[in-house]
Amino acid sequence: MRFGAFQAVKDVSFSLAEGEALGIVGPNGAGKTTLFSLIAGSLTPSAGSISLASESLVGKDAAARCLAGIGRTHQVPRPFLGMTVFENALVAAQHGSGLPAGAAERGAAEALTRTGLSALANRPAAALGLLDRKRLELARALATAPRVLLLDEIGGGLTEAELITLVGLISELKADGLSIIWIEHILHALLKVIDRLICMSVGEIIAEGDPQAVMRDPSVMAAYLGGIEEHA
Ligand SMILES: Nc1ncnc2c1ncn2[C@@H]1O[C@H](COP(=O)(O)OP(=O)(O)OP(=O)(O)O)[C@@H](O)[C@H]1O
Repeated sequence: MRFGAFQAVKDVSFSLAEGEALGIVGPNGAGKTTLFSLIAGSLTPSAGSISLASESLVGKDAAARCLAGIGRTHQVPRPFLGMTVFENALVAAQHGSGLPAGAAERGAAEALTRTGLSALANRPAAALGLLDRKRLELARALATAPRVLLLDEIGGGLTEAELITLVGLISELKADGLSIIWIEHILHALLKVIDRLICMSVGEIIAEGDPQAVMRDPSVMAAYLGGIEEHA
C-alpha cells in the first residue's frame, strides 16, 4: 500500500484459520491499521490479493466486504452520537448483515446483549463512557454478523478492571467460533486470547508464530527498543 512515495504495507502475506485468534503487534506507524483498511476494503492496495473462505475480495468495496463477513472496530470508536445505542447497532445490522428487517433487528438486540449494553439500549451514544463506547463499537461490528472480526486497539485507554471485562467478552466470541484478528499494544490482554502472533515493523511482518516465541524474538525486541508494555 503506497501513500505517495511512502509504502506503508509491503509484501505482507498471512492466513487466518477458521475460529483462530491472531494478534498483531508492532511499533507506532508499523502499518497495522493500514493492513486492516486493506482487508476491510476502505483502502485499495497497489498490488496483492485477499480472499475469504477461498472467495476473492479483490474489487469489492468496504460495504460489500462487510456483507461478505468482514466486521471491523476502529481505534477511535465512531458511533452516530445523535442516535441511541440500539439505533447504532440497528443501522449496522441493516446495512452490514444482509439480513431481512426482522432478523436484522434481532441481530442488533443480540449484539447489545452480547456486549452487555442491553440496559443502555435507549441511551444516546453521546452519553456513553469510554468502556461502553468500546462495547458499542464491538456491538456494531457484531451486528453485521461477521465471519472475521478485526479489532483495532480496542483495549486502549481502559482501566485494568475494564480490560478484564473486555478480554472476557472477546474470549467468549472466540469460543463461539468467530475468527479474530486483534491489533493491540496492551500485550498482557492480547496474550490471554490469541493463538498466534504477528509482529509488524515498517510495513513488514518481522516475526510470526507462537506468541511467546514472537515476543522473545530479537528482531521484535529491537523494533520496540525497550519493551511493548512500556510502549503502550
Ligand atoms: N492516509 C494516509 N496518508 C499518508 N500516510 C498515511 C496514511 N495512513 C497512514 N499513513 C502512514 O502509514 C504508516 C502506517 O500507519 P498505520 O496507521 O497503519 O500504523 P499503525 O501500525 O496502525 O500505527 P499505530 O500503532 O500508531 O496505530 C504511518 O507512517 C502513517 O503515517
